[in-house]
Amino acid sequence: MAEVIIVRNEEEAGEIYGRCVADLIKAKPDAVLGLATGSSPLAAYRALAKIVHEEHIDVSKVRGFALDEYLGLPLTHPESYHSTIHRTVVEPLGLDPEKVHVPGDVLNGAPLEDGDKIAAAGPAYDAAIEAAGGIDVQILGIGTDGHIGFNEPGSSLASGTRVKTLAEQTRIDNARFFDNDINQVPTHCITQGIGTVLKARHLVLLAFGSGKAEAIEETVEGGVSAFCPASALQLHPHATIIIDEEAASRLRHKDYYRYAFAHKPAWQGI
Ligand SMILES: N[C@@H]1[C@@H](O)[C@H](O)[C@@H](COP(=O)(O)O)O[C@@H]1O
Repeated sequence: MAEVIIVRNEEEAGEIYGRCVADLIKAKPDAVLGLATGSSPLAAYRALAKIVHEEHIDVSKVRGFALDEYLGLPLTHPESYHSTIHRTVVEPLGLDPEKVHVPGDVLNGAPLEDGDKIAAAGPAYDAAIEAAGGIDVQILGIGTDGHIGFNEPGSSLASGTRVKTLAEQTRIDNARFFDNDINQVPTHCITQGIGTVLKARHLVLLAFGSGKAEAIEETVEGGVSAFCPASALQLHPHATIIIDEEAASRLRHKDYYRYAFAHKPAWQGI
């Protein structure tokens, strides 16, 4: 069972993540952070940046690996995850851009037809994560269909980084970043696999709002199933799920989660 923490709002969730990662970097200056795009982690990145600046934490050695990237977008496209990660994480935190990697970096807009290049990029990315000693803390959002990274329903729970076809629901959800025009949303992506995600030492999944309530119910209290990729977190020995009341609204055991967190010894951290 993952630990479920129910918070008042995104800021409170962000502070919990920020404190956890700031302490990690103090103890391990070359920590490896797993990074995610989407709106859910933004308050967490802001909270971490605030602590880093206030406490003068040296982040020059911190390394990062993002979860996923669209296929076919040049790195310079404002909605490429390369651009997004640099804008929302690398710059505000003051990380060394050379130490932060996004799965599509080597592809830089290569077309889907460029099979050899694209097929090699996934295993090379997993090898790079391994060579870095593995990810210490992986932050995750969740799609309304339960996807993590871009692992859509049906993804193998043992998958490594590879190319996937985006679900239509995901393209609809993400059209807001592309002038609300679904035709501009790429059809394919390269994403860390669920097996890759499960290798990180600590997973922190954030979800807010009623739109995520069903996906959170399936993730936390449903069976482990490829049809809700986030349910794979139930297999991880150290997963923390931080959600607001709306995202928690369908959980049956809310009272227990609240009770357990309120009575947790401080030394355990998250
Ligand atoms: N690939 C990303 C996911 O990593 C993210 O979790 C999801 C939810 O985004 P949001 O947090 O904006 O709801 O969006 C995209 O599909």
